[in-house]
Amino acid sequence: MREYLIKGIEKIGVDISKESIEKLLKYFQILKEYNSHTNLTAIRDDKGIIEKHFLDSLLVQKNILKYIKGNEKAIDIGTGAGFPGMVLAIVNTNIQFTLLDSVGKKTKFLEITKKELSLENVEIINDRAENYINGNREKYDFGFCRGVSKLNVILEYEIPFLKVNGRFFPQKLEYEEELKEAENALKVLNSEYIEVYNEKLPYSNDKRVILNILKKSKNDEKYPRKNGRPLKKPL
Ligand SMILES: C[S@@+](CC[C@H](N)C(=O)[O-])C[C@H]1O[C@@H](n2cnc3c(N)ncnc32)[C@H](O)[C@@H]1O
Repeated sequence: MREYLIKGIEKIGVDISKESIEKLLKYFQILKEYNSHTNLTAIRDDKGIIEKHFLDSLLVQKNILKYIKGNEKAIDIGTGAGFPGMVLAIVNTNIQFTLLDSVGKKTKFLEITKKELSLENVEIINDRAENYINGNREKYDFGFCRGVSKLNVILEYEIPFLKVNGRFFPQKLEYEEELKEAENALKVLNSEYIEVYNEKLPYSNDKRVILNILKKSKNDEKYPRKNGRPLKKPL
């Protein structure tokens, strides 16, 4: 899988150090082994895991590079088995990452991976976004989120964690409809849609999009609402 990953990285056109590539490959091995006894991802074939998880996360890397100065704080909400957050943490050792997920078996796997790879820039939190916000409001420069829910829901999870002028980069398969539905959420959360990055996975050419959303001013502390409200009754 080494060649498949390296070729994919070349096709995307993103610069990844040799050391990070070794860590990505080790992460891939740990994930495969763990997934053989504990269900973390439905994608089980090697090439599928590399392309749909690892390379997909690196599409984000390509598009956020221009915003990285070093020493930023980033949060990935609903990170699951670590996508995109763990991949981004491996390739950006100068950014402090919080990987958040409400499911204990996923955060346990992430703890093992963090230890095996000696990742000092990663903290793993087993909690829901609606609870973890206490004490962590407006602390992060970058927010990430893939596959958790529709845009109007994840905006409410993510934006309150961001500093003013922080950016949220959600990944989607398509976005027009969701963006329209999220008009009110953007307004209520004092945020603005800036642009979209239209990407393709490097081997299958499947379409992927990454949105760039800017937080413009502070949020009312009532967001995110508790008791599953963001999902049950989106803004
Ligand atoms: C479909 S998985 C996606 C995982 C990963 N981001 C990926 O793309 O492979 C969604 C994850 O979001 C987590 N999740 C959903 N709502 C959440 C919330 N409010 N707070 C924290 N985690 C949440 C779930 O536990 C699950 O692991």
